[in-house]
Amino acid sequence: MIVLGSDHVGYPLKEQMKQHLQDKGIPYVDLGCDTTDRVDYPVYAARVARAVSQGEYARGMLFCGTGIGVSICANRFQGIRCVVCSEPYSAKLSRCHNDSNILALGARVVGSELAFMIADVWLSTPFEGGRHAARLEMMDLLERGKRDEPNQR
Ligand SMILES: O=C(CO)[C@H](O)[C@H](O)[C@H](O)COP(=O)(O)O
Repeated sequence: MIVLGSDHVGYPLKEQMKQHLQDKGIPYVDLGCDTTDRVDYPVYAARVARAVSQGEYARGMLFCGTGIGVSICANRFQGIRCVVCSEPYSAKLSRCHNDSNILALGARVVGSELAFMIADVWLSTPFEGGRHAARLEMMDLLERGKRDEPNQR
């Protein structure tokens, strides 16, 4: 189950992505918005990021004009690794190396077919662990205020 959210600019692409996920048998929960009337993206990015941060869902997707605003907001939450992707390679490596848990897409940047391709790669790629896990731990320590700067291994 993945959790979805968008602002008004990302709403149409989110609706298309919902149909794509449904066609692939991937369950989702949509936390809004449900309109193309102007709203504020932090409201919806926070809903998704909080749900993932608190462990209610393992993965989320956010949509806005560029994907940047929602990702900046989402990454304010503990344990969130939200990435903005506009092609599949970065989406793949964000999973392999960074264990990204929220994918942000820009509706003014990518069309629906490319968005579907990015999402398919992102949803199907596992985290590699190993040395990459050690680097995530470095960042977790930073996030928890346990380090002023990471120590080189
Ligand atoms: O695209 C964005 C920049 O990150 C934002 O996430 C919003 O989608 C955009 O700022 C909304 O713009 P509007 O002029 O308020 O419609």
